Amino acid sequence: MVKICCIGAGYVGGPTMAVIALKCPAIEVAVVDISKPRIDAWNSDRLPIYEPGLDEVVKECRGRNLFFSTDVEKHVAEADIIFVSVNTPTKTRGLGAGKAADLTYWESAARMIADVSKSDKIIVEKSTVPVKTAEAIEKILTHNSKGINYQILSNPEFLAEGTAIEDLFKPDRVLIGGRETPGGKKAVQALKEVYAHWVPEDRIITTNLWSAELSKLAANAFLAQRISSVNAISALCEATGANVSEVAYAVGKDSRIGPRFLNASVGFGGSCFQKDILNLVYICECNGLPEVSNYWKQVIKINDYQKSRFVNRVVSSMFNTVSGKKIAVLGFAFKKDTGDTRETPAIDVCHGLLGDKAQISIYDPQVTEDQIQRDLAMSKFDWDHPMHLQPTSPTAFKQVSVVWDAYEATKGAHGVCILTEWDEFKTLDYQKIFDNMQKPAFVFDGRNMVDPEKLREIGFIVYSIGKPLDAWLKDMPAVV
Ligand SMILES: NC(=O)c1ccc[n+]([C@@H]2O[C@H](COP(=O)([O-])OP(=O)(O)OC[C@H]3O[C@@H](n4cnc5c(N)ncnc54)[C@H](O)[C@@H]3O)[C@@H](O)[C@H]2O)c1
Ligand SMILES: O=c1ccn([C@@H]2O[C@H](COP(=O)(O)OP(=O)(O)O[C@H]3O[C@H](CO)[C@@H](O)[C@H](O)[C@H]3O)[C@@H](O)[C@H]2O)c(=O)[nH]1
Repeated sequence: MVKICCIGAGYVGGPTMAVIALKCPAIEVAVVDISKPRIDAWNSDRLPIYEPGLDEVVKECRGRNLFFSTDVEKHVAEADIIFVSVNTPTKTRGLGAGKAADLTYWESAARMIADVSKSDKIIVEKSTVPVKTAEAIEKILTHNSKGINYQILSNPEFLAEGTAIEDLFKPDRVLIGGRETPGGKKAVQALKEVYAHWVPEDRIITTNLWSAELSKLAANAFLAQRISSVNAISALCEATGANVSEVAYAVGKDSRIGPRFLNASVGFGGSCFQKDILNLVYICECNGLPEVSNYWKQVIKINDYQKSRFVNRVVSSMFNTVSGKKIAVLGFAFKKDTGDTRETPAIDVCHGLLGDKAQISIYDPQVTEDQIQRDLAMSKFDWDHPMHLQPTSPTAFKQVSVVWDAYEATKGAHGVCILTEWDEFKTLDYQKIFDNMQKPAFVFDGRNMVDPEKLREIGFIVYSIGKPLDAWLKDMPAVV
């Protein structure tokens, strides 16, 4: 029986391995992690991550050919194929701080593999890593090899949160990069055979190692660039009276452009886009390509601009101050159908509002109060370290309350900010919300979720990203 072990039981390791176990009943899959609470949760009825369809997949295979364990060394030693899906945060100190990937966790996983291995292994990079990481890993392993043969493959993951199971069941492509040596080719074939259990062969792409590593960074940069492009246009729409939804629809009808990933928003979030672009920027700088690195940096600058533009709209609309005013925040996760808050634009928006002394009441159907308080207290990039190594937050923000109902959050509020596109926000009783708010009552829709005309009929002053502005908003000082 082929044995697979995955180091890292997070948003990637957990779902990807569960799907491999489901689709390949003859393969034994062990998912290991240094975090005991995480492994305990994977072994419980309340999984550590919320992802539609995940519970069913885990329930079907857990205990059959899918195991979650903290006994990292045992499972690594026994495995034929080892996926490494550990954190690759942005460095916060030293060379490349604020841009380069911190490979501490990857390196310690590689050293541990070298220490405990007694048989040949295929090592698979599942984490997103800088180009040429495989070369560094090879060096660590071969210097400690004890005659063991290691083949390193790059097999980046393209799943998106909220649709992870769907994406894993029907991936647009599976990418496998390997050495062009006989040993490398054999390893690529072995991994290809795993995916071939359910992925059509023409969707399994094989490349050299560096192309696979770079393709992951490039794909995320292209996706994020589309969002920053439409968000940049949204600012111009507000200035001119054009409507960003109409513009995006017209632009996306061009089959060379396509309709997806053109939703203007308060900004993109999530654990990947910013981190991976910063990583790309750093690699370009290191390779003497400042023009290329500046090009990609701009994608992040526009994203930051979009978030601060949103906060400025809120504050300037409400007589240039939100001091002491209750602002309801609907949605804190970085997108719908996930409880993940890593790099969510809600953090920046809340910081902006708190800076202007607002009282914030937050409702999100999947995010706990503890998580929100931790997120607001955490320094930039600290979130991307294993949970037990993150600093504990000293004190909670007293100006922030977290409630379990949108009506409670909006009661007595001056304004409502919609920051995540949860479906339930479309069908709220906005008349009831209006009746219970201070007047004038404002809605700032960061996800273009609500029909602004219907809300205006109720009496709200409405701001929707990139849509024609209310007379009220036009009269307020310019927002930059
Ligand atoms: N989240 C996504 O949607 C996504 C998608 C594609 C790629 N990625 C990439 O995949 C990697 C993992 O991302 P994630 O979202 O799963 O992160 P995560 O924080 O959810 O999970 C990483 C896990 O690795 C564990 N870990 C760290 N060092 C370890 C070690 N030495 N031994 C054992 N366990 C260790 C941590 O405890 C943690 O549980 C990152 O490189 C990320 O960029 C993420
Ligand atoms: O038109 C759009 C599409 C997305 N977003 C925002 O962009 C962010 C990222 O969304 P999405 O890409 O759907 O989720 P992620 O889970 O971050 O997935 C991205 O990052 C993963 C980690 O690398 C990759 O594997 C995926 O392919 C890539 O889509 C979220 O805040 C979305 O709200 C928009 O604002 N407008």
